[in-house]
Amino acid sequence: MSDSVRLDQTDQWQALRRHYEETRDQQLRELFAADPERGSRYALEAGDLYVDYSRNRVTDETLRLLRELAAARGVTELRDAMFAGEKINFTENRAVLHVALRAPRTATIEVDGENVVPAVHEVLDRMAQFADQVRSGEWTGFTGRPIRNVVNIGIGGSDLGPKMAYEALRTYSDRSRVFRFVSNVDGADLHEALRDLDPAETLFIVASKTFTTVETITNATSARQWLVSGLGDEAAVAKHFVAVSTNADQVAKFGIDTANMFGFWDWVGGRYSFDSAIGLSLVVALGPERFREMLDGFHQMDEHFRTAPPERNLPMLLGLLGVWYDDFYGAQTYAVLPYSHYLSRFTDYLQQLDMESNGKSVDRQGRPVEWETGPIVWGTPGTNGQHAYYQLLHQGTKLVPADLIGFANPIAELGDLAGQHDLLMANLFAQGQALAFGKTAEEVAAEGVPAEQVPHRTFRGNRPTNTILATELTPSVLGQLIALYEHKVFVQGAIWGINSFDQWGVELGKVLAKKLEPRLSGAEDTGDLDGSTASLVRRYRELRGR
Ligand SMILES: O=P(O)(O)OC[C@H]1O[C@H](O)[C@H](O)[C@@H](O)[C@@H]1O
Repeated sequence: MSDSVRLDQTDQWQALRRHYEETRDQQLRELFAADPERGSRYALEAGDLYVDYSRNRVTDETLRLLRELAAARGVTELRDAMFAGEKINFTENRAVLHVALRAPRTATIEVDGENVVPAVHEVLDRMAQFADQVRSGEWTGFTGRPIRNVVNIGIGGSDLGPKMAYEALRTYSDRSRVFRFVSNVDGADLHEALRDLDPAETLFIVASKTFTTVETITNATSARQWLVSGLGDEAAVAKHFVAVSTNADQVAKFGIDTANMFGFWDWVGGRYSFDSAIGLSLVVALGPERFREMLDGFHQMDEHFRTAPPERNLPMLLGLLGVWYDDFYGAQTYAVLPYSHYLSRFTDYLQQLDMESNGKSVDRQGRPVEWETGPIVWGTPGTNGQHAYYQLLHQGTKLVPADLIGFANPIAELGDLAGQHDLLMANLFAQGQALAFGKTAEEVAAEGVPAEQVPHRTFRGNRPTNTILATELTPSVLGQLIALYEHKVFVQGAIWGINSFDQWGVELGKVLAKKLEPRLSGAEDTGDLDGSTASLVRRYRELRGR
């Protein structure tokens, strides 16, 4: 495989290093002055997304060298292997086929010689049928009342996707019903979700790929107790609990009839799963048609990623720009700043997508990497952050590349009262402008600012952003956006030579928590623990009066 040579020993990497040393101090102001067309030349369109990447510290030469690196690292070959159903998640011996979840009915995608597309559509059809039954009131609770509340119980990939997409698309949702998402093993989460609900009208969707995740099983157990005690009959479970999982045995063991189970497959990673049956709560909220529009949006971006040449390939471009800042400029983080309140959960979702995929420190050959891998992803919707942490973005010592995301049309059921949308978007454009071009000391002084204040009021600028624009936040556009980031993360993992598809790093804490639990209750001794943990556990017991 082309990544058997260490990344930092490739000619392309060395060439980029030299290029970085030569260009590191170049200024966006100068780049724009030298090329009046830059703003329109450095823009790409894919599907409904328009991306302006002109405010990056790159030239044609940088982009060419980055594309050469991608070619040398076999990014397109790995992409083709993914689309072909090869087991590129080699530590778990699994294919990586979330793209099959949104493939059209007529497509053929094989895993171990079997076309998986018919099974995908069979589940989608069952989900649609079930959602229609709930939405029409035909599916009733145990006492014959229609379902008014839907509570998704899941965590990680079985929670963040549906929760984010429900928030993003709530104007398309059935407003007569309540949708809640419970994830945390802290009982407060479930308590707050259920405290004002009537069990006779409440449906639980227990979503877990493995159906062994302790948080989810514990919350589902509590929810079942709440339901049975509310309705006074174990038999009520059948009408109020459905499951989404790859593990039918565990679902049956938990006591959910597998006739009420919606399946998916081991080739769907948790963080890539919300367009599988994990999106069942979303299908109930939006209706099957809207959900399919979202899948079509994903598919559009998949096709773009699969077929567009590297120089016009959006996920490739964003991935390469990320590598440029992460590995050469040493940026530790990047911010995703959606100027849409409906995208309030978007960054939470991206954190799992990106950080669980690329938070790795050995390459595919098991050798420690000598280069930076996945960045820290963070951010909140604009304009809120502007009044909180943007100070650091503008004048701090750290370089924080950012993606600004905005939409031409508001989705406001109330109408655009007071013209708020132009104000919102003016802020988005202004932030990109201020970050890129800053304000020089001369400009500050020319405004009559006293000399001693000038340094404090100067903005160095030269801080990179991408601006992502679309007409409106529709289900399809959301699908396109998510797929864009999925494939961007893929490109970066391929360049770094890591396995972006496993997540062994989450295991150790789970195992240790299981061992510690009996020690917290005092059932087991703390003698074998390290000094710090032992004293914390003893203090905890004291505080709890044990
Ligand atoms: O869907 P589940 O099997 O319950 O897993 C839920 C989540 O927990 C795990 O610890 C993984 O880190 C995630 O990738 C996964 O999405």
